[in-house]
Amino acid sequence: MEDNLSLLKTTVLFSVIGYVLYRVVAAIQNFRSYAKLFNDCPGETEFHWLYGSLHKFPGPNEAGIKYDTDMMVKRPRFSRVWAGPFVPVLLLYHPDLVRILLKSSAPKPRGGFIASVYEMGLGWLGEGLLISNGARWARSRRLLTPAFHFDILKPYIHIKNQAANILLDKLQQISEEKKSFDVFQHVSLCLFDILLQCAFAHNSNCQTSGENDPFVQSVNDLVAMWSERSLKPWMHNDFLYKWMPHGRRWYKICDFVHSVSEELISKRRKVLEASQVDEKSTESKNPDKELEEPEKKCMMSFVDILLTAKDEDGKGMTPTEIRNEADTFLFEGFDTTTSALSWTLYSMARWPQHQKKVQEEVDAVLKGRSSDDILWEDLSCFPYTTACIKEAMRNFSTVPFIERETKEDVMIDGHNIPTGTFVAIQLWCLHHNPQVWDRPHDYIPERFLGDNALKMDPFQFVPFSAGPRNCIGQNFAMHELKIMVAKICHRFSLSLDPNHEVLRAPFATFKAEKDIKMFATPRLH
Ligand code: HEM
Repeated sequence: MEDNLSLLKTTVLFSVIGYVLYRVVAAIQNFRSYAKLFNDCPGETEFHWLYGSLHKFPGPNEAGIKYDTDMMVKRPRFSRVWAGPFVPVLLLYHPDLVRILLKSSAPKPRGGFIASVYEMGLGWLGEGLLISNGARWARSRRLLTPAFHFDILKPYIHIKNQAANILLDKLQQISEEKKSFDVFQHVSLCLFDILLQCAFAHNSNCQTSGENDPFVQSVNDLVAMWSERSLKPWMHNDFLYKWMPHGRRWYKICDFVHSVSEELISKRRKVLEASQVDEKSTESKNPDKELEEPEKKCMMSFVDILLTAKDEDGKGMTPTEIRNEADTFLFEGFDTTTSALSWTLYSMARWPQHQKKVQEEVDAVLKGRSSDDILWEDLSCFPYTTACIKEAMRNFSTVPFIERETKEDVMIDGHNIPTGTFVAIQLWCLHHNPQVWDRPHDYIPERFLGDNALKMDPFQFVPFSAGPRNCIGQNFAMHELKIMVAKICHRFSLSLDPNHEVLRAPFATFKAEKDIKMFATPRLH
């Protein structure tokens, strides 16, 4: 009896060991054919057992730009790298391939073996439009689209002009002191000021209170910490990150920023409720009142739209959904536009021949006016200025890369790439690909004018991405950029501070390592 029992135990033990061995060998074989599939793709040949090819990337600095450029010049369509020992990543550089991913509904990578850059923002932005996928994203996109309709954007033009005027006054004062100014620093405060007014109808005066404003400071800290974390693989796992000093600080700042957003949203909710009560009482006294005050009704903040949005079933957004979208609006709308505007101003100062043409264009539009405020109708009268902005957004690609995950098997230049593969669309490389652009490293705004622009492949220049997940705020951003560039170049001539070296730093948005410094000299009109 005992013999039988021990025979049974031994048989079970060997079966279990045999099964485990079988699974291990099968997994190794599977991984080898998976690895072969990716190793057959053009890409990095050096492989480190722990880092894969990650250790070869010098970082978001000038050396990193050179590394990316060399990779792209060697393989102008796409490259494969290994993010650690097990995760292959495809880097796309060519419009033909970028088109495949952007036109599809390939989601943002979530829940994979390595954390995507989007997931690292979850603690702050939650399941807002930028990070969410699938049905949740589609519902938010549907509800938010009306917030970017021209009727809503049009009244914002006053806010943008006013905020620009404060910046102009500050530059005037600095110029009288014969000093240069820090471009990113001043521009970001101005654009933050605009966003707080457009998003929350909140006048923060942050341009005068400066970076000491705790909300501004916290949002800046979150942006910097997010970038820093994305570069440190040991911080990627969220469970471990929460216990690290960096992670504890991140979540503490998120709590603070959430509390400020919630307070601003709740104030707005009260104002809306009060105005509805008001409207009802005045309507009963004067039924035509609504027709008398169209402008007042038009000026809606982004949060107002969120608070009143309803889907087909008449269901509105929850308080957390509203906060996530408002925070997303703030983050997406301020960091990106700060980069685009700062590099456009840099381009104006660095290549004065183009600055001169912008000044001539703006002078002609504003000729004979008592104010240099830009009107809604003016926005279509700045083709050269717009070309300069676009060329700056190409040459200093505002968002240097975006990430996707293949949702189904996809053919990339004859390689059958399986579902679930991590793909980085390298916008900076796409915008500098010598197979696509003539003199890619030169600043030539004329590329975006007339026939040159018409000949472009629609996926060759995609600073706002393209396809179903393109930037919902692109018109808002372009209006803001045109107003700011037109007003600054109308009032001042810009020149770089010769004592300051400008070093490019392509983080999640394109930055300058130690800011950009320039002089603003008042023009005589
Ligand atoms: C120059 C300024 C801007 C640039 C270059 C820019 C660029 C982009 C890019 C490349 C994406 C795609 C991101 C991805 O696929 O991961 C995106 C998405 C998005 N952007 Fe912008 N953006 C700018 C301004 C704005 C502004 C002003 C807002 C809002 C006020 C905004 C809101 C958003 C949102 C909510 C998304 C997510 C859209 C979705 O997935 O449906 N952006 N933007």
